[in-house]
Amino acid sequence: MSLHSTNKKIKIEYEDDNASSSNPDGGPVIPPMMPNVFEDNKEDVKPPVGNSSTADVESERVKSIREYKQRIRSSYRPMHRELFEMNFTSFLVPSLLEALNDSPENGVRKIISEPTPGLITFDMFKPEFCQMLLEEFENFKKWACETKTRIMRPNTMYKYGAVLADLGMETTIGMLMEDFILPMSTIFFPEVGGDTIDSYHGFIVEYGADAAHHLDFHVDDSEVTLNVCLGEKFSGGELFLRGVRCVKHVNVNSEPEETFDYSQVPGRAVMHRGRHRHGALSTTSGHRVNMLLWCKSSIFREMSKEDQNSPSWCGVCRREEN
Ligand SMILES: O=C(O)CCC(=O)C(=O)O
Ligand SMILES: [Fe+2]
Repeated sequence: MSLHSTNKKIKIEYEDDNASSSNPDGGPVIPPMMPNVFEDNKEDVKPPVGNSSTADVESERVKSIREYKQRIRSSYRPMHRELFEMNFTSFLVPSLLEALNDSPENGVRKIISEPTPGLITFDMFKPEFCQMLLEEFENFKKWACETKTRIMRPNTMYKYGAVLADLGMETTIGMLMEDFILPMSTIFFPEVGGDTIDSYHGFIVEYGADAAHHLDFHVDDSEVTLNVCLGEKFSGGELFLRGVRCVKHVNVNSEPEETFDYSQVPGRAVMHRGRHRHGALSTTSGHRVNMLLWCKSSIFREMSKEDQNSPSWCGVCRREEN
């Protein structure tokens, strides 16, 4: 596994969505994929009354995104500029760095655990880095409030949170994607395109205090998701997982062995397939903030359109095969 940045480019994606519902028991409740709009900008992207067209809506939306980014670039003053310049190796915990420097696959396998099939967990970020990112996020919200800027939310599931690229972190996260996430997803999730990740959508979410308390049952618009808890002090907020499903079986009930609740720990990461159905239980006290990377493979998506065979990674298809 290379720890040196390559010249490959993993694209940042801005426009994402997923499907959601609110049944943690895995019942037939996940609605079909919705088109993406940034929740907070719905007003900006409504078609004009009368002769509206999809192209008009699209161009309005592109315009409002451009203005938003322009405004950030011209007036947002970061609190921790080093966050945008640092090599990602300086914010990983020593155990992870040692594992990566060892023979990669063996090293990494020694430090991860898999508490339920398909959920990989490992210590990832140093406490100092978590603290810096939390402070930067607070600083960004404060700036948005003072300048009356409406923060573009990561996707339609969230009324809270922000996109990492908007905070100025695209270079740092780009390197992390190429030199760490891609190798990790190649080892653990090659069958869902983990070995051909070529774009990502990165964001911060928060719960408790003045934000939302839980996250509905859903699948991500990703092949592989990395979810790292940054802090702060909280109780509740477990990630509930209810089995991996292909499109056809997305609403098929989960079996007991597919039911797992994971307690989030600051600094610790989880990785799972995007189609591993999940949600977050209520953060019952305190404030929880997590960093998410939805990692995508355009090749895998193209190939999935043509190949409609039962994928081996879907819990229901696998059961039907046996
Ligand atoms: O709150 C969490 O930890 C889960 C977040 C999540 O599933 C998502 O953003 O896709
Ligand atoms: Fe998710």
